Amino acid sequence: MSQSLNFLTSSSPNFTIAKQSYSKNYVPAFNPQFPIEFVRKSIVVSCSDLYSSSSSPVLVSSNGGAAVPEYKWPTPAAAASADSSSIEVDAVTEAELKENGFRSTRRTKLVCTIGPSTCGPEQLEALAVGGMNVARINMCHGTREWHRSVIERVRRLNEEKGYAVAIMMDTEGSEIHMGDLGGAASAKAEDGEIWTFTVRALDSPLPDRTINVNYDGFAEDVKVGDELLVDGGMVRFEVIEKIGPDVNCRCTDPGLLLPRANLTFWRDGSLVRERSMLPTISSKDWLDIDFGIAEGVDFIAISFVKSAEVINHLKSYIQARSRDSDVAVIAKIESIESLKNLEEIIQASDGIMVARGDLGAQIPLEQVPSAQQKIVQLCRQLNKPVIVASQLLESMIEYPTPTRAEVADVSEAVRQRADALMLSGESAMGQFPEKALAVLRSVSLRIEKWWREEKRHEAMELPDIASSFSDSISEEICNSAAKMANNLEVDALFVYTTAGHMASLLSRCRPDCPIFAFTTTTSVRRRLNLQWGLIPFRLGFSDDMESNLNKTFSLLKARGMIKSGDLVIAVSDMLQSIQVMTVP
Ligand SMILES: Nc1ncnc2c1ncn2[C@@H]1O[C@H](COP(=O)(O)OP(=O)(O)O)[C@@H](O)[C@H]1O
Ligand SMILES: C=C(OP(=O)(O)O)C(=O)O
Ligand SMILES: [K+]
Ligand SMILES: [Mg+2]
Repeated sequence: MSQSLNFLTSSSPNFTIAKQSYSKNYVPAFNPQFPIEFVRKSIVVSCSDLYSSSSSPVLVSSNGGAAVPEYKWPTPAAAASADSSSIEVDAVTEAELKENGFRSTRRTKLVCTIGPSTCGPEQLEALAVGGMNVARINMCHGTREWHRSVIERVRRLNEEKGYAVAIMMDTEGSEIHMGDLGGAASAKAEDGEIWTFTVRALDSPLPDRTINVNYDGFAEDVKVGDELLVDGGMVRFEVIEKIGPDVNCRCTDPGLLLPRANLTFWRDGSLVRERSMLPTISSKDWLDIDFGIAEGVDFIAISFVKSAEVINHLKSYIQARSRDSDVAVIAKIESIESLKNLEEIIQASDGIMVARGDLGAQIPLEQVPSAQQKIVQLCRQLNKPVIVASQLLESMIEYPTPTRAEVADVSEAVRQRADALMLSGESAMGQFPEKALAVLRSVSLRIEKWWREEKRHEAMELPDIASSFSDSISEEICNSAAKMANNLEVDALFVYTTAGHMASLLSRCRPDCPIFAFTTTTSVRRRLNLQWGLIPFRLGFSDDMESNLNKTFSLLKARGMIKSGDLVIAVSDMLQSIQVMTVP
């Protein structure tokens, strides 16, 4: 037998990697003369030479005799900016690791919609301090100049304070919505009142009880007797007459009309979907997408996705427009069509948002929870990050404490192990954005800890998703590493990843310990910040794992984020290797 293991020997306070032949110098893991500490410290399995001659590989990280997949070195600009002697992490993560240890870090990521309540530099910083991982801007509202200033402020925060807050731009989509109420913050519709919904371009001030509608076909498409729902039913009207471009409606369920609120109309108990003829990405959306690419946003979320085709189309557009930057595409599941084509949409996208606001206006409300569960589960199986969005803490727009029901809803999304939770109005225009974020944070921490301690997480069947042999190796390594991490109760998983793929494969396993993801570029670091359990660091590293680990240990130890004796499993996507070790 000429199998060989890449073995770590503890020849010094540090360690060196020595290749030893399996047959000659193999040290059995359970040799009683061999202290378990050493075994823990020293299992390295790397792949290159094991596979070709092996009939019974032990712990294999193999490339099947093929060349190790080409390691794509960072572009010179990125490499130059990744100072080799430093590690980039924000002060909040650092303090969390120092004070509470690895285990208690939050695994569920938090997305905040930025609006008038949170667009100031101090407010944005308060959200970053409070745990915001992704800032979302909604192109439904505000001007491009406004959005640009928010992007600049977030970027400055990242540069000056070491945060990795990613930016998600959410497109408006071809939805039908009301105008902006001539500048009013809201308007009250009372029972029995007659309101006019019109497609005429009216200058403000609007006549009393008149609402603009953005969709030119509106007056043609609705019929007398249809039910008109504002924001999925927050206010309801019945269509009583049509006069040219004006549609007169009687209010049947009173409530508050908010600027640009979404409109749907229903006939004989079913949603009318004339607008399914509308394009998913409108001409305004394309301009916004150009804006997002030019501004270098990290994610573009597409509203009212119907099929995978539009996602593929957008992804090739992005690739053609921005050769070196990498904008990820998030598909929002908020229509009946998107539920029908769920799997192909998830496959095509880089991530998914369960957009419960509009979804709840398109399917019966009582079907939303099961749809959410199904989407979250499928996303994890297909290894795509998933965000649960809308109304998680809706009452906190006005009140400083959530309802019990809202806390239960947040808990359920955390229990389902969604990658991220999102605030909408709570952070965009609510009175208590920081408190709402604090509720998401504390509920996430509590539920994660509770389920970990009780070992209540059901094992999820994770199908093989690799499309090449090399991907299969990465997948097997990550599945094994996560399992080992749980069984050995290690303190952390370390992953050295260039494009982030190995990090996401580890995250997919939802291990008990946190995952420190080291990557060379700031853009990958920001993108990883959406994924469950990943603590992304920027670090310059090479394909020499020994020196990577030495460097990481000393940098993290110097800053008090790890300590001697901590047990770590490290994997890397350059070598496709896996190592178990105690921090020297
Ligand atoms: N950029 C913005 N400017 C002004 N108001 C905003 C902005 N972004 C969000 N909002 C407010 O926050 C509310 C909730 O945000 P969101 O859920 O993203 O939008 P929507 O309600 O249109 O789906 C919006 O209805 C709007 O009132
Ligand atoms: C997140 C959603 O989309 P938007 O806020 O853009 O309507 C939703 O509908 O839940
Ligand atoms: K939107
Ligand atoms: Mg929506």
